[in-house]
Amino acid sequence: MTPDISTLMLVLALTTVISVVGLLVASFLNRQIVAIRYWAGGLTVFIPGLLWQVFSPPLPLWISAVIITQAYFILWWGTRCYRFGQAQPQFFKVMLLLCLIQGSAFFAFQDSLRISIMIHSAVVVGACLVTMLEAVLMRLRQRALLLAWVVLWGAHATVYCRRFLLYALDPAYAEVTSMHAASSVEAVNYLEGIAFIYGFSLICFIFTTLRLQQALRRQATRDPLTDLLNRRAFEETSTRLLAQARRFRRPLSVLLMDLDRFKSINDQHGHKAGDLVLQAFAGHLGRHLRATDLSCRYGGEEFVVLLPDTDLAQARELSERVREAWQRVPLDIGTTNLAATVSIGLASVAQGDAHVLDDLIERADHALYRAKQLGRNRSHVWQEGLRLASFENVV
Ligand SMILES: Nc1nc2c(ncn2[C@@H]2O[C@H](COP(=O)(O)OP(=O)(O)OP(=O)(O)O)[C@@H](O)[C@H]2O)c(=O)[nH]1
Repeated sequence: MTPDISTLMLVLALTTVISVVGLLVASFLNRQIVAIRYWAGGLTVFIPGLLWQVFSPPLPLWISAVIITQAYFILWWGTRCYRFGQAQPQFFKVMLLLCLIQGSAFFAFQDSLRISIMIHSAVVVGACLVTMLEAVLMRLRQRALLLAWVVLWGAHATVYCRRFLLYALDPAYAEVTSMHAASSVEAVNYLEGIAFIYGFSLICFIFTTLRLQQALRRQATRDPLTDLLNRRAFEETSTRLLAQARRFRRPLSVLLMDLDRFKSINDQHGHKAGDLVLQAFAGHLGRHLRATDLSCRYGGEEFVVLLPDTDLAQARELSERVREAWQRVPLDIGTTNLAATVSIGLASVAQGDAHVLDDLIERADHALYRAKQLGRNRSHVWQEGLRLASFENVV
């Protein structure tokens, strides 16, 4: 028994309305997630397209095809925004362009339902493939979610591919003049469409929750100004790395860095300029460190770097590279260009009985204090007692 096409169209439209309401509420509650706005918007655009189908004729069917294919475009664009984590430019331009191209094609072939359906099916298959590809390019760690997305869009593409082939090759569909006349193939499409809309909105909710979790984790572990680790996250990871270094007798060093005369930068150029300098220094660190090193904004203008598998000599070398290069980094603060310097204190686990992270950092702090005393813009290694050695003297 083949279900009545008009009933299926209405059920699909109602399913879409229910999903749209859910997604609109979710997008209102999670305004920072741009993608869900597009997903909600895309599904919303399906509704007039589907209703148009229900009430045509007398309405021309080709307009419904244009509306529905735009809805797929918006869903893809939402997925793209999700991949990049922000709104993507040129949305309306691309949409207008596609609208014109597809609209012209549908308009030109409006007298042949067969050709119109073939074009529509081919566009949907293309949309499914690019939307699937976006998720693959995201390199999601949640394999099950990726699989669910690929299966959902893959099934949708398969159904439309079958539709395309039937209309292209099967003589039974060559002369059809209404969807009701081809109800056996159209019924499958509508039934799958209902499952697709439910599945799609469910996965959108999961994607949104995942992004919110990631944002929360980031907020809990990162300094918002520099995006380096915050102190708590740094201490948690460093404590583990220090224990491993001791257990496997591996070298490990710590650099404590403090920007010189930072107060005067703030006083002369303003707090905003000071913030830019802090961000520039964080970027500078990122360019000099390995992926396995940990860097953290430890306090106001103080930074700490933990270097696993790095002995004192290598740490010295790196410290000097960072310090030397920093004084040459041009800091473009509004209308002025200024140069800043940094003082660095070093300590290493190889230097005796620093058993806990606090001990190591305290030693690096003593060395840093000495570097400041000796005139700033220099690196200093912690040594027992007063035997503090300056290995670089820079004016
Ligand atoms: N712009 C900005 N300034 C900050 C921030 N956190 C701390 N500061 C400022 O950093 C300055 C630190 O000044 P001091 O501790 O006197 O040190 P300094 O001027 O760098 O001098 P030395 O360390 O002795 O070379 C203070 O003026 C703080 O207000 C921040 O997030 N943004």
